[in-house]
Amino acid sequence: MTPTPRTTPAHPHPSSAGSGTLLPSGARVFVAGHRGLVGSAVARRLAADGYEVLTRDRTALDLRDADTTRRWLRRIRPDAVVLAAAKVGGIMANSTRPVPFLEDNLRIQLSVVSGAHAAGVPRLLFLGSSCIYPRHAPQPIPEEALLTGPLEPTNEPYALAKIAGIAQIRAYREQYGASYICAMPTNLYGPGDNFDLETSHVLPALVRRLHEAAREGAEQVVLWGSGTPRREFLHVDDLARACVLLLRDYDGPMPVNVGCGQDLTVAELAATVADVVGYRGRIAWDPQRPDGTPRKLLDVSRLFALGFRPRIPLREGIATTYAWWLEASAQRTA
Ligand SMILES: NC(=O)C1=CN([C@@H]2O[C@H](COP(=O)(O)OP(=O)(O)OC[C@H]3O[C@@H](n4cnc5c(N)ncnc54)[C@H](OP(=O)(O)O)[C@@H]3O)[C@@H](O)[C@H]2O)C=CC1
Ligand SMILES: C[C@H]1O[C@H](OP(=O)(O)OP(=O)(O)OC[C@H]2O[C@@H](n3cnc4c(=O)[nH]c(N)nc43)[C@H](O)[C@@H]2O)[C@@H](O)[C@@H](O)C1=O
Repeated sequence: MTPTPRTTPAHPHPSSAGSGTLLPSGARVFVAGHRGLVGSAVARRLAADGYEVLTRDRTALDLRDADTTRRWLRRIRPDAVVLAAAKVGGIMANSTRPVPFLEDNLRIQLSVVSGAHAAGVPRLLFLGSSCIYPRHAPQPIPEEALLTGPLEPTNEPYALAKIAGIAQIRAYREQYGASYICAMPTNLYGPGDNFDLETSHVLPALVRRLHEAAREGAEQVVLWGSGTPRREFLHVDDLARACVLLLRDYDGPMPVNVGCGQDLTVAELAATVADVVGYRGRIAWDPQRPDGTPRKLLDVSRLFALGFRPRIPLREGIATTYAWWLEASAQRTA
């Protein structure tokens, strides 16, 4: 397991960092959403790179509450904020229960970004998602495709909230000259992912379904949709490296896509997962379940020009995520 991040309770701000880089060494960074897939990985990466990670549990700080969030940020006055707190879910959760995907995300973004500005936080990274791009965007999808066509209906409320977040960041840059930036990650996975079959994304769902099918000796497992949609998957530890790179080196108005530059069909993903978990039965498809967007491959030229390269190949990442989930499940039932 990767080491637990060093965390610090609220305390007065010692000084502004003020070296030549956009995220000076040892800077104090508030990671919003530190218990989630992305937030926990970013917190681990920052701590490993010598930054001081500040966190606050949701029970003590509901980020939808703008007053409390502003007070908290004024109290701790971090050097930077990573906004990785959000209402997140897979295709079924998004399409059947869209309200919190729109409302919670709008409220969290309003609270955290305006609160950070009010507290004089000089640097902020907002995490969007590749679903902000039009359903029929050119592939691979360049950042310039934003707002050039209709969205994918299965996650339109979530995507609109994220697009509002991008507009908010741009507005703070334009009106106040804030060094606030946006990253648009592709589909992510890794340790800490959500394995709940109704609310999760496809990769953890397939790990769990095919593991259970293998354990039960099932002859067939039925997965959602047609298996033909194409998706790009990035390990969350690679995403975390990209986030730290952007915080250190990037200060532009364009969102930056974060992906690995390669995609595969859901059927190909299922075959890889089946191989990892040892499932040898048949895989069937349920056309009553939605496919979602036909293809979502990000153009990662902008990020790669900054020097980023992913390090964790998909099969290896699936194997380590599977091992993490088996261990976490065993601990829960012990
Ligand atoms: N997962 C993916 O495939 C992708 C994710 N992203 C983006 O990355 C970001 C993080 O996603 P991910 O880590 O997967 O999501 P998770 O669901 O794993 O984590 C979300 C985090 O947000 C916290 N949170 C949610 N609502 C509140 C609230 N009202 N107050 C305080 N904290 C709250 C949760 O707290 P708690 O744990 O206490 O519930 C949790 O720690 C999101 O912005 C998402 O859009 C982008 C592309 C793909
Ligand atoms: C990251 C991104 O994630 C979401 O978009 P999505 O990529 O379409 O979501 P997904 O990972 O849940 O599904 C990908 C594909 O996989 C198929 N599929 C097969 N079998 C299972 C299955 O068992 N579970 C799930 N969830 N999907 C399955 C499924 O039918 C679909 O074709 C957005 O809502 C939004 O939140 C967002 O930004």
